[in-house]
Amino acid sequence: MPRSTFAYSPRPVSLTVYFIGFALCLLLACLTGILARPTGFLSSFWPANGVLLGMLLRWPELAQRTSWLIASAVFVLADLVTGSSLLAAVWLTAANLTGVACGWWFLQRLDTAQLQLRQQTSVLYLLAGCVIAAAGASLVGAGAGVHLFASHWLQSALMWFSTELMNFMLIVPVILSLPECSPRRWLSRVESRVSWKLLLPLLFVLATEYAALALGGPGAMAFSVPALLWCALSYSLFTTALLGLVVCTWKVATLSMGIIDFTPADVELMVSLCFGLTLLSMGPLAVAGAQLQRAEQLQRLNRAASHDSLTDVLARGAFMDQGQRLLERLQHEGSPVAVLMLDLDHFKRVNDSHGHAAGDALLRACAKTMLRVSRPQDLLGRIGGEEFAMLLPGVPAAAAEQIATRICAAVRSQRVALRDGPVLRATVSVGIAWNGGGTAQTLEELLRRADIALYDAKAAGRDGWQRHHASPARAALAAQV
Ligand SMILES: Nc1nc2c(ncn2[C@@H]2O[C@H](COP(=O)(O)OP(=O)(O)OP(=O)(O)O)[C@@H](O)[C@H]2O)c(=O)[nH]1
Repeated sequence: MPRSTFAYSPRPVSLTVYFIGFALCLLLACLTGILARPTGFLSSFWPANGVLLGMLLRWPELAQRTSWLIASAVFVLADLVTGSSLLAAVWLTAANLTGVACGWWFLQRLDTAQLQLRQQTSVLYLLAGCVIAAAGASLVGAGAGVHLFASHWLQSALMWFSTELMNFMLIVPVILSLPECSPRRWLSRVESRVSWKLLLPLLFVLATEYAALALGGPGAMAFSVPALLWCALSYSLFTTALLGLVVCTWKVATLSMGIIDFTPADVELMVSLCFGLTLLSMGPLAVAGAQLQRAEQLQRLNRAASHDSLTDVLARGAFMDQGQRLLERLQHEGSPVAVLMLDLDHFKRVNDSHGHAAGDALLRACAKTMLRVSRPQDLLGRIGGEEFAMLLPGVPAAAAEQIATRICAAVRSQRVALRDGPVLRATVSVGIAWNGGGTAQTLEELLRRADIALYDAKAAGRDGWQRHHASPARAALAAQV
């Protein structure tokens, strides 16, 4: 099955089913274009080329001979069944596929981030690819216009170029930005976010389109620009691209009803409209792409700030913040909680005998092991050099002891092979502080108790755990530490 360069791939299906789906999508796109075609002339809205180019870029493994053969057959068949002659069907298909091949040749060279429109220059590269695609289609297709529809070559070439450019620029981004999750998950995500506030940009688009229709005139084309930019700032890249497609198609549809005749008679108006809509679609796409890039950079920055760079578990500050918040929620619910202090045994010897880099490798491996044996809801942080802390929500005391036993066993059995030969082993000592949910304690207090228990575990010979039992004497000691 074709694999996507993007994170989301649909459930595995057989290759035949995949190609049938591919052919049906293309057929549907061809029929939409043919039905929108004015009698006796070419269609100004021809989505099939954009759909084909988008699919080949989105699922690169589709770009193989079988797909091109399927696409040729579907394009010719769609023309034939809707009344075109064989010559017209073959010529038009040759023009369409030449355009797609030219666009694919250029755009498939871009890296994934550019193709996903997540870079500042992505829209410009996309425009360049679509210009190349439209030029390829118009060079082959202009002759068809002359021969089949008796139009002038330059007029025909200009009409091919401008309509193809608009179609590619409107459709390819929708396919490239398709959500990287299953359609059902996407819908439920949208449903969970829907609110009146979020609907405002969409309502603004509707209002501006209504105003454009009511007032008309040359300026009406730009009425929806601020609304589409607001959408780009509020919605995902996919929703923005989809809205751009819908709004521009709507403009073509309303203008073709008596204002612009999509035939050689109105070639200048038509070319101007297509170029205008192409440029109109670029602004919101560029803004949505920049927003996405900024959000991803912020996410990376937040992660770098909250995670320890060596072990990739929570850094001390983030562990204290998140842990305290979690603890307050658990105490509010009256749930039990355990805090573990975990300290690697004789770690100094590792550094002294094998060097600091070997110590780092062992620290990384131990953190990974602790994460592996912990539960998804547990919080693990690196508190100091070779010292970690873990917060276990909702555990009875016995379960906390079992988890500590599991961690000790997992670290004990772990082996870290160094590049130059030696294999490192480690053991860990664990101190446990448990709170049954009856009394309020801060994370600082629980960590202090766990630290006292850790001290006991070290004194008891290491590679094991001890639990802190609160007693007046111990409480006084805890207060002093
Ligand atoms: N490689 C490496 N070593 C570190 C790092 N942070 C702290 N250490 C070392 O960890 C060692 C901790 O030593 P000690 O506090 O004496 O503890 P220990 O040798 O583990 O002995 P016990 O805790 O008593 O079992 C020191 O040698 C630190 O230099 C780090 O990020 N990387």
